[in-house]
Amino acid sequence: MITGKITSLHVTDVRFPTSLEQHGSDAMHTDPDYSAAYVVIETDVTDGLKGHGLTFTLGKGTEIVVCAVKALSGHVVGKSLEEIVNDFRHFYRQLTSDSQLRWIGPEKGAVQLAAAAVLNAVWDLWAKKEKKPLWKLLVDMNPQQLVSCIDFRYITDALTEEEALEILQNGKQGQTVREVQMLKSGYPAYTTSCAWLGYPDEQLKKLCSDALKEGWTRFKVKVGADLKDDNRRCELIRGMIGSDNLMMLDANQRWDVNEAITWVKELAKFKPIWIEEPTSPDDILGHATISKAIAPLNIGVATGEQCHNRVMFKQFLQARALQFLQIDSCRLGSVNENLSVLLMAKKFNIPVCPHAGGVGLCELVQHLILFDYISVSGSLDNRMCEYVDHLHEHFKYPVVINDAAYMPPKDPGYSTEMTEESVLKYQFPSGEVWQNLLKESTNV
Ligand SMILES: C[C@H](O)[C@@H](O)CC(=O)C(=O)O
Ligand SMILES: [Mg+2]
Repeated sequence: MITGKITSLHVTDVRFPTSLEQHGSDAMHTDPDYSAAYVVIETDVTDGLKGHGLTFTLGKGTEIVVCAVKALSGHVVGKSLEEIVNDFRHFYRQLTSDSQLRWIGPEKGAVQLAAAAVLNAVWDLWAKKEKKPLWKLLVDMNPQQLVSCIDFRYITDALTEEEALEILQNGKQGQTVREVQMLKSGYPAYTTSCAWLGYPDEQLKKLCSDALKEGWTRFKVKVGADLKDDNRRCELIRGMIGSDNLMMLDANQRWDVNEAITWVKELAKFKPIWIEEPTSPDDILGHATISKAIAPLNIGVATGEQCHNRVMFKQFLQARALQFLQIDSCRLGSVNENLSVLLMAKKFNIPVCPHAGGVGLCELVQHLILFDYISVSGSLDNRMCEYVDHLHEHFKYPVVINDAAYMPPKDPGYSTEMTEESVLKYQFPSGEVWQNLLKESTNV
C-alpha cells in the first residue's frame, strides 16, 4: 500500500554552459546551453522519500518553464501518491488541461514542458516507492493498469482503449525472455556526439575514430546550414566510418519542404538511412510530401523531438509522414503520454527510435525504450536509441553504455536525480559556475 502525502514541490533553473564548446550545436540551435527545469517533490514519508523530475531546455526560457511548474504545483502538493496513481488518467488530465492554464498551451509549449517535469518527478517517486527502476515498474504492471494511465482523448480515431489493451496483452508473450536479453546485452544505441555542427573537422575525425574504437556502429551527423559544408562533412564521416556502418542526418527544421527534398537528394550519395526534422516540426503534410519524395532513395523521415503531444504523433502516423518515430521523455507529457505514442507506433508498425542527449534525456528515455521492446514492440528491427556523451556525471544514477548499448538501470526510480553539488553549482544565475562566467564577461 502506498502511503504518504506530497508536502512540497521545489523547482530549480539549472544550466550548463555547453555553448562555450559548441556541444549540441545544430543548424538552428547554434549556441545551446543544455539546461533543465529540475523538480523535487517531497513527501511526509518518514524515510525521506522524494521524487525527482526534469524537462530539457536550451538556456534562455528555462525561467519561463520554472514559472509554469510553479503554476502547476497546486495540483500536486497535498495529494498522496496513492490518490494520484489510483486514477492517474484523471491526475494527468488535471495537469495537462487545467481550465485556465490550458489557454497558454494546450498540451504544447512551456506549459507542456512543465507538466512533463512534474509528472516525471511523480513517476520517479512511484518507482522509488515500489523499489524498482521505472522500466521494470512498467513491465510488471498489468495491461489494465497501464491503460489507466493514458488519456485517450483526441486519439480514439487511431487507437482505442480496447486496442491498447490487446497490444499490451499480446506484449506479455515472450516478455521474460526479452527482459533477460536486455539485462544481458542492452538496448542498441547510436551516437550523436561525434558530429555537432559547430565542431571543426579535426575534432570530428578524432571523435569518430574514438567512437569506432569504443564499438559504435551508428552515427548521426548534423546538416542543413550550408550544402557545400554538409557535403564535406558527410564525406569525411562516411570515409571514417566505412560503408557498413549506419549514418543518419539531422537538419533540425532548417528547410522548406522543396528545399529539403533537393538537399536530401544531393546528400543521398552518402547513404543516410534517415533525414531528421527536415522542416517545421508542425508541418505534418510537409513531412508526408518529403517522405514520399525521398522513399525511392531508401531514406526515411525521422521526427519527434519537438512533437509536443500524442495528437501530433497520431496525425504523423495517419499521414504516413514519418518512417522513424522519435519519442522524447520531456517534450511529451511524461510516461503517460509516451505510453500512448508507443502503442500508436506499434499499431501503425512504425519503429520508435527515441530522441535523447540534452541533459538527462538519455537517463530518462532508456526506461521507455526498454519497456517498448520488452512489452510493446517486441522487435529491434530498424530500432535504436540516441546517445550523447555529455553531462551524465551530474546524475546520481548515470546511464551505463556497454558496447554501444544501453544497459538496463537497476537502481529504483526514473534515473532523474541530479547530484546536489551539481544543482548548487550550475543553478542559474546564482551558482558558482554562472557567477564566474558573469564576472568574466563583465571584466572583458
Ligand atoms: C539543440 C540540440 O542539441 C539538438 O541539436 C539535439 C538534436 O537534434 C538531436 O539530438 O537529435
Ligand atoms: Mg534531432
